[in-house]
Order: sequence, then structure tokens, then C-alpha cells
Amino acid sequence: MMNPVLQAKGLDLWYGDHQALHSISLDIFEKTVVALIGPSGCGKSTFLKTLNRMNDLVDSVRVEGDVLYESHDIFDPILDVNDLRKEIGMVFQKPNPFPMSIYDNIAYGPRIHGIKNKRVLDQIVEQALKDAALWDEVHDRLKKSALSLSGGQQQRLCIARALAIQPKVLLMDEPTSALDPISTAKIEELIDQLKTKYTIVIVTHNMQQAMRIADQTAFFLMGELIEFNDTQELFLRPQDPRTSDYVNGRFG
Ligand SMILES: Nc1ncnc2c1ncn2[C@@H]1O[C@H](COP(=O)(O)OP(=O)(O)OP(=O)(O)O)[C@@H](O)[C@H]1O
Repeated sequence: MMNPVLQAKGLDLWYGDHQALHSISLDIFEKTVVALIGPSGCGKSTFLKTLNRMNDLVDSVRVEGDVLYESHDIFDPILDVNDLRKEIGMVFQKPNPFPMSIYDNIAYGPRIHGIKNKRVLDQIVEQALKDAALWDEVHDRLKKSALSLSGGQQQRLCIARALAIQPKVLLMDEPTSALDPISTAKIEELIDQLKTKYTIVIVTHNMQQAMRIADQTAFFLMGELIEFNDTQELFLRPQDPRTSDYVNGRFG
């Protein structure tokens, strides 16, 4: 059996006095899509953001337990968090392109990482836009502002921006909740293509979406991981009565 790419082991997390995660243990394997589901406030986003240490930005956060990325402790003081976030990229709920051109949005990360050669940057921009299924729509207006794109295109641009620094893992926090059904379908189709190259962890409120795109699904409730299983199993044959109640819409 392969080693997991990401592994949480007995992870506890507090915001001040409030414990938001209780002893979460979860293995995420390479080139799979894992969905995190559960009612509002159950800790899905908190868990997701812990995986690339986005929670470091919140002062009151305290963590116990382990998260391993490729078997390395992500909380190790000698680890450079920028290196971690280069490997584990993030896409947010609301598309958040920078107020600059489409090209510069994508080239931004690679430039920060020291790539200056125009030809190399051109290649990276083209490949990232192709991988994010946006190239055909924007290749003739790369110098135009990213803010001129539709919401769905902006979200694919944000995915392209994350891909441009060649991560191994993509964390997505409800990436389609601000989008219309057609843009949502495009992103779902894209996620299915991306998993041939990347590992994807996605928070979603939409159980149908989890069923459509996720290989495995984790059900969270009040900061606990109640059940984690192959998506079909979790939805069709839930082991825990709480999972069953949730996936059958008995509470939300
Ligand atoms: N920055 C923060 N400071 C203090 N408490 C927080 C912070 N972020 C989240 N919490 C609390 O932690 C708990 C888990 O929140 P989290 O956002 O992870 O849940 P969620 O399942 O993603 O919810 P939603 O689906 O509504 O986004 C909640 O009780 C929330 O109020």
C-alpha cells in the first residue's frame, strides 16, 4: 500500500477556549479527490485550512496532534511554511483574482519563486490555463484585467493560479458555492481531470457534488470525524446512524 500524501493523526484544534477539532485521524492518498461534508460549523474548513497551515494566520489557534505531509510533520519548526504552501495550494469559496491582468495573475506565483525568463513564464501561464480548462476562452486576451472575467472564469483562473506553482495537493473550500450551475458543472468536470495529476481535498455543502466528484468522503459533526469511507459506501451504506441521518437529510 502507498503511503498517504497527507495524514492527520489525533489532531485537536482550539480557537481560544473553543475546541473546533477533536482527535481527527484521516489518511489522504495521492491522486484522489476527498470531500469533507457536514453541517455548518462542524469544522470542515478548519480541518482543510490546517492541512497547509492557513490557520497560522489566526492568533488564537492552538493545535495538538500531528499532520504529516509526505511523512514530514507540517508543524515542525524548521519547516518553511511557504514551501509547504507551494506544495499544497488553496482555492477559496469566492473567486479572488488579483486586480491585474489574466497573465500576471498566473505569473505572480512563479515570479515570486524567482522565475523571470519571459519564455518560461509564457509556457507556465499557457499550461496552467490549459490545465484549468480556461485557455481556449482567454488566450487572445491575456493582457486584459482578470476582473473582466465571469465568476466561473475567475474561479478557473484562481485554480490556474494555484496550479502555476506546481503543487501536489489542491485544497478547495466550497469552490462552486458562489457559481451558477453551468460554471459549477465546468469546475466539477475540471476536478475530475485534475485528479490524474493532483490530490484534491474539497469542502462542500452539496452532497450531490460530493457524490459526483469524490472518491472518498469524510463526514464531520461538531468537530469530530464521524465517518470516512469510499463515497458510494458512505452515502449508500453509512455505518454510523448520525451519518445516515445527515446524508438522508434528517438534519442539516
Ligand atoms: N477564526 C476563528 N476564530 C474563532 N472561531 C472560529 C474561527 N473560525 C472558525 N471558528 C469556529 O470553529 C468552528 C468550526 O468552524 P468551521 O468554519 O471550520 O466550520 P465549517 O464546517 O467549515 O462551517 P461552514 O460550513 O459554515 O463553513 C465553529 O464553531 C466556528 O465558529
